[in-house]
Amino acid sequence: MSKQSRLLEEERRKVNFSVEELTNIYDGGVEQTEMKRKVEAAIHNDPECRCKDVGMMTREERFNDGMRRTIHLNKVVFPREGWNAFSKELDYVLRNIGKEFCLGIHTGVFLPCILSFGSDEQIAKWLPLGAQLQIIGTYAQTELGHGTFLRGLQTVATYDKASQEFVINCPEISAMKWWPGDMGKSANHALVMAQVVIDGKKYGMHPFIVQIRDLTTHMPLPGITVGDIGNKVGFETTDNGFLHFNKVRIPRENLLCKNSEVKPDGTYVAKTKDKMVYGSMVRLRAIFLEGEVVSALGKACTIAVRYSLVRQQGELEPGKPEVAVMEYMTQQKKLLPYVAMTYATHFACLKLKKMYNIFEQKVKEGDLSGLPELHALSAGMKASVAEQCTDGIEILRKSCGGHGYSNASGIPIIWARAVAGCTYEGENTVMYLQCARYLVKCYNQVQTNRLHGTVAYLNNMNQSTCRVNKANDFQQPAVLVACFQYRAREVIKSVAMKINHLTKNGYPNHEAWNKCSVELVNVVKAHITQYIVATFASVIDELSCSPPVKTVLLQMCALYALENITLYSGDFLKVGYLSPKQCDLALEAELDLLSCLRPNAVGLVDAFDYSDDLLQSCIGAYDGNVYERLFEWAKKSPLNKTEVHEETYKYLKPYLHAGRDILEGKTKSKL
Ligand SMILES: CCCCCCCCCCCCCCCCCCCCCCCC(=O)SCCNC(=O)CCNC(=O)[C@H](O)C(C)(C)COP(=O)(O)OP(=O)(O)OC[C@H]1O[C@@H](n2cnc3c(N)ncnc32)[C@H](O)[C@@H]1OP(=O)(O)O
Ligand SMILES: Cc1cc2nc3c(=O)[nH]c(=O)nc-3n(C[C@H](O)[C@H](O)[C@H](O)COP(=O)(O)OP(=O)(O)OC[C@H]3O[C@@H](n4cnc5c(N)ncnc54)[C@H](O)[C@@H]3O)c2cc1C
Repeated sequence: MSKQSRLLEEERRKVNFSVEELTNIYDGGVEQTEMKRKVEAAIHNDPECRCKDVGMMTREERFNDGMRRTIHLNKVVFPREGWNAFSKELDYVLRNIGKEFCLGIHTGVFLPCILSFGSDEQIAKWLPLGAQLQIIGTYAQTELGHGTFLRGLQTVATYDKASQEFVINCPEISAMKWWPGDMGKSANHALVMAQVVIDGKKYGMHPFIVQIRDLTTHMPLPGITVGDIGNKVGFETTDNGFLHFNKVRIPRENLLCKNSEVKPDGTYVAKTKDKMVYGSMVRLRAIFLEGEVVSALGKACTIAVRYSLVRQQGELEPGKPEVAVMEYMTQQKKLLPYVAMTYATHFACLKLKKMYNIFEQKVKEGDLSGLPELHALSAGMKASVAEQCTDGIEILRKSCGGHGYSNASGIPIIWARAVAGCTYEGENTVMYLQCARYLVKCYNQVQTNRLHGTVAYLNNMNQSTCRVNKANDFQQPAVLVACFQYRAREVIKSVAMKINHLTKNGYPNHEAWNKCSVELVNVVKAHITQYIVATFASVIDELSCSPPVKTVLLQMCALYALENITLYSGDFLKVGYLSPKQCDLALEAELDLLSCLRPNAVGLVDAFDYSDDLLQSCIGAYDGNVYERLFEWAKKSPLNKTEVHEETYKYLKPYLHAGRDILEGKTKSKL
């Protein structure tokens, strides 16, 4: 056993709570952990499914291998295990195949869109085909010229009454669809968002099913130009694509018509709120965060914490043996708040998912009243959680020093995929501002109406100050929740008053809004952090678990909150809730917590339960055997295939020979 493995074993002996119990809580119950492990075993024990070491593969190799694994899953594993695209196991399939799969947009977006936009008849036609990969679809909304401002989309679907067809057309280059996943090379159908035009009148964005490639040859159909958009920061196994329509005709029935319909004679019939066409985005914002972004942070934490416990460098006490870098307070401050963030954002995301599921159920009963709140919360959470987690991953990467910069650590690859979450499903700033719009409206209503749900805390607008007078008081969840609620409602109040002041002084609404938008983004950060802290505190409050696990979860909650108080102390001071002395106490409380948590560090990340296969990291594996893994990995570099690289002979040979001749005294150096 290596010295590093021994160090990690010693660390595990220090952990004072049951890691398995914490895993069960994190997963949402013992049964969930069991299901997760069953799926994990089915995938792990199948050599065709296991993750490959992707750190040295080209994009094409990763795409090809991703497709091979996806098809193996579909053809062999799903039937063998009795799973399908809608099974309750799908989340765990996703978790356990790592991120190296293809057809994610087909499975995760195209198929659910058919369900949410299609009539019963359309669902019966398209869904079985899609679920069995007999058609492969993409979600084609974003264009070269527009992604955010959907009312500005330029692809048009003009209704032709005579033939009862829609003519799909891109009137200029900026109207070309750009970015849709699985579209570049895989899809033969697309769910295309296009502006409906009937008799010259525009009816806004609507979803259509359009066949884009031939089902025999896979060649683009007439009028279609389609391909891959090229290499990106991450998402190597996804063929994000471009798609241009030149007057492509499709039958009237291909307008997915659950929400609105065009009759044969061209009569337009709206059946529900027009914003339901944005429903697929709300769904994705509410459900993808945990699996794509929080789990990425959890993996990065696992790697960085394990590595910091075995990486020994420098003396803490002069003349004494070198210490693990985790012993440095600065290192604990870099790592442990992100472990806490993983727990905090994980529980908040689970709550958001539940809220979405309840909303979906109510929609079936015709009740859409929850949409504005859900839209605001999912937009705010998507922006804030994606930003916090991906910033965290970068800090964790740097905390691993030189090895953090190598793909061998796994962290660059984890970050490259996760950071896309700040852009897709609505660019973050734009999402912050959507949530801000709702919060300002709520603030303006609170004068006359009582608020409910996630904004109920705005009902109490009384002035007060925090009572804390010693660092230890900051460990209490109620104290922390009160801090965040006070800060959030005061910053909302302040910016709402500024907007009202500007409009009273003659600024049009849109100008007042734009002038305040920097503060509005901060308002949403305050609101969402408040939501995360309050959710975490209430989850812990409702838990029945062993005292050591409860203690460590309370410490996680306090650490997440205190890190945010220290980061945003300006806000807490400005709104007058904390004094400078209390800000010092908050920092003191945070530093005390770091020392308390230090012996439990490895247990806290082991509880996330990421296998070595999923981490794909030489420095973060369970056994801590860092250096041997790094050396084995480096040997696999494609540049090491031959002892002397071909390019050396091609370019460097004359220089080498000149040097040899000089050193052997055959010629003289000219300088
Ligand atoms: C089958 C076998 C398979 C075998 C095995 C397979 C294994 C593989 C398994 C894979 C499984 C699945 C894996 C999934 C993995 C997923 C990873 C993630 C991948 C990335 C996907 C990315 C997809 C995309 O990015 S799609 C494009 C997204 N685009 C956007 O989000 C655009 C953003 N823009 C907007 O949302 C809007 O335009 C907006 C909101 C910015 C402005 O809209 P608009 O101008 O119309 O509104 P406003 O004037 O601002 O507001 C008016 C009013 O409307 C309210 N409102 C706005 N939006 C919404 C909404 N969405 N819902 C409700 N209400 C809304 C707004 O608040 C205003 O209300 P008021 O009351 O008037 O204030
Ligand atoms: C990995 C990945 C996968 C994707 N998959 C898909 C897919 O499957 N299907 C699909 O249709 N699309 C997909 N997209 C596209 C994605 O949804 C858009 O790129 C995203 O919505 C952002 O839009 P944009 O590119 O137009 O950004 P822009 O809006 O051009 O953003 C540029 C800048 O302008 C700012 N800005 C824009 N509008 C405002 C405003 N109103 N107020 C303040 N600031 C503003 C933004 O904050 C940003 O700083 C994907 C993108 C990526 C990166």
